[in-house]
Amino acid sequence: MKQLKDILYKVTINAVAGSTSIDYNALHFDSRQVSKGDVFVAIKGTVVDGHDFIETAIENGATAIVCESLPSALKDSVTYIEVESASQALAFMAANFYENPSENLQLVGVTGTNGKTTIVTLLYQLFKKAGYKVGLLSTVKIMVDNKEYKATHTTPDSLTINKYLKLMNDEGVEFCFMEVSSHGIHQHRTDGLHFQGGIFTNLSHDHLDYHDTFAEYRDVKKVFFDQLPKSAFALVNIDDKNGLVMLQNTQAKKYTYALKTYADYKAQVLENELSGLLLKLNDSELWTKLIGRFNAYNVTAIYGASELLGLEKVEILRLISELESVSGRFQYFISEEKVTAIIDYAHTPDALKNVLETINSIRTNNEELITVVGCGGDRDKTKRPKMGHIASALSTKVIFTSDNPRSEVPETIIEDIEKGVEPQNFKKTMAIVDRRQAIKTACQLANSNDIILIAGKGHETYQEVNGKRTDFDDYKIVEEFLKQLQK
Ligand SMILES: CC(=O)N[C@H]1[C@@H](OP(=O)(O)OP(=O)(O)OC[C@H]2O[C@@H](n3ccc(=O)[nH]c3=O)[C@H](O)[C@@H]2O)O[C@H](CO)[C@@H](O)[C@@H]1O[C@H](C)C(=O)N[C@@H](C)C(=O)N[C@H](CCC(=O)O)C(=O)O
Ligand SMILES: Nc1ncnc2c1ncn2[C@@H]1O[C@H](COP(=O)(O)OP(=O)(O)OP(=O)(O)O)[C@@H](O)[C@H]1O
Ligand SMILES: N[C@H](CCC[C@H](N)C(=O)O)C(=O)O
Ligand SMILES: [Mg+2]
Repeated sequence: MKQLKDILYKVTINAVAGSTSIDYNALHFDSRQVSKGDVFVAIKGTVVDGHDFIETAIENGATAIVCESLPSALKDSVTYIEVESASQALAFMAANFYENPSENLQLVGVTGTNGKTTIVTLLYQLFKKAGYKVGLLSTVKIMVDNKEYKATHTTPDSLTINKYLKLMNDEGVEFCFMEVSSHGIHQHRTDGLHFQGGIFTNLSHDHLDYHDTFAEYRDVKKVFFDQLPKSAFALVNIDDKNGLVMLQNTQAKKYTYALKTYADYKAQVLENELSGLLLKLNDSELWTKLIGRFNAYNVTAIYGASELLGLEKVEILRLISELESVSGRFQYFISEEKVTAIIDYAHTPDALKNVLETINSIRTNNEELITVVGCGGDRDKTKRPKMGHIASALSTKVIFTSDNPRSEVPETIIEDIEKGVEPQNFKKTMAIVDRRQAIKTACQLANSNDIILIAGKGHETYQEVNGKRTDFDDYKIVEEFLKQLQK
């Protein structure tokens, strides 16, 4: 068994009390999981401070403590290690503990406000189709080649990431695609990982509850690129004004993609239909089942990354045309009454705007576009009026409803959303707190050829109210009501 000193490799240590030449069992950052002989890493969180649980961890059997400030009274039987950053230390220790699994596969991280899940899932699909064993760490699920695991975060904690990467090593996985969220970067969840590539999608309003300013949110994303090694590639969307910012200080090889400006990977939308997109990508034409201009960006990023990872151009084009849409991302069906229902995970102002603009560019304008949308509780409040404005300006009818109110009062969230509705659009809107009722009403209002957009929850199969999750699936519910109303 490895000793404590072995997993401290690369950790910036300020002080040590006790011996690091000791055996240990497991590594934990939650005192409640600690048992005899474990190492406890005390992390300052957003709610509590892990340092307050050092005593409990020792009572539970911890024989080593990693922390940012040593407790005033030290126990002889325990080794204390004072580090600069406990969450960063945890990331390096987790990587060492699992024997640096990221070095044994080609790991690509995707960051940006929107498009991460779409890109990593499609890259996973594409490399599977190309015959490789592939891993995926995403908001929707974790895949160790064909084996599926439940995802709890977009970017899990560093112990969890390394645990799955190790499983991928054991399974012979050659490529892994992972989402890198701004929370993940800020909390050092991805430190200590060896990336072969990084992709930047775009930056727009989100998480301004967690990051104080937009500039801070941007700079956190940039840290991911600053940390990429020379051997990696950095592929960024330069139609986004922050694309070049990401490249400013990176050592990685720099590549760009765009629809509007000259770039290494340049696409042009030739056709944009409900059945898919026809693109000109560099010199080739390419058909994809993915819908909407924003997906032209995603496809271009996928094309670029696949080429940078060594696949042949012709093969990439063929495989892209076979890709299926990602669960809850512009997923749609047409009922027997010819009502189109679209389920989309748009939960930011920019995503909602893109999806509505896409629908408006496809529809003939004789139909109604009925949008059902809400905003999450305990999340960025400033995006609520913006989403209210966008939904009401770009739809013909809007039903504001609940989307995971969490600990907040649902009516208050809806009031925040309504603050963004301009007077001329108010008549188009109504509020129905119960999401199921809201979807039902949308179905009752819809006539043949009308379009219903249900935004915000995408693949989610629950509604979270006061910390309790109950089953809820937008797709199934709208399908059920449209069938019922047909009879
Ligand atoms: C705001 C946030 O990101 N919180 C994450 C953070 O928790 P925290 O800072 O609140 O932790 P805390 O409760 O203050 O506890 C601090 C430390 O004390 C420890 N503790 C606590 C209690 C105790 O009895 N003993 C003990 O040791 C905790 O284990 C922790 O290490 O660290 C935890 C462990 O890694 C995460 O599970 C938790 O994610 C929460 C559940 C969460 O909702 N996160 C969301 C916002 C999130 O991370 N989202 C991003 C992406 C979103 C996007 O892209 O749109 C994601 O990557 O999923
Ligand atoms: N490249 C893109 N640009 C803008 N909007 C996009 C793009 N790709 C997808 N979207 C929109 O954003 C929504 C979320 O997409 P996706 O799940 O891929 O993003 P994400 O970055 O993984 O989000 P999260 O931060 O929740 O993990 C989609 O349902 C779609 O409405
Ligand atoms: N990763 C995002 C997802 C938001 C999805 C939306 N349905 C909500 O619950 O707010 C978050 O945790 O902020
Ligand atoms: Mg995601």
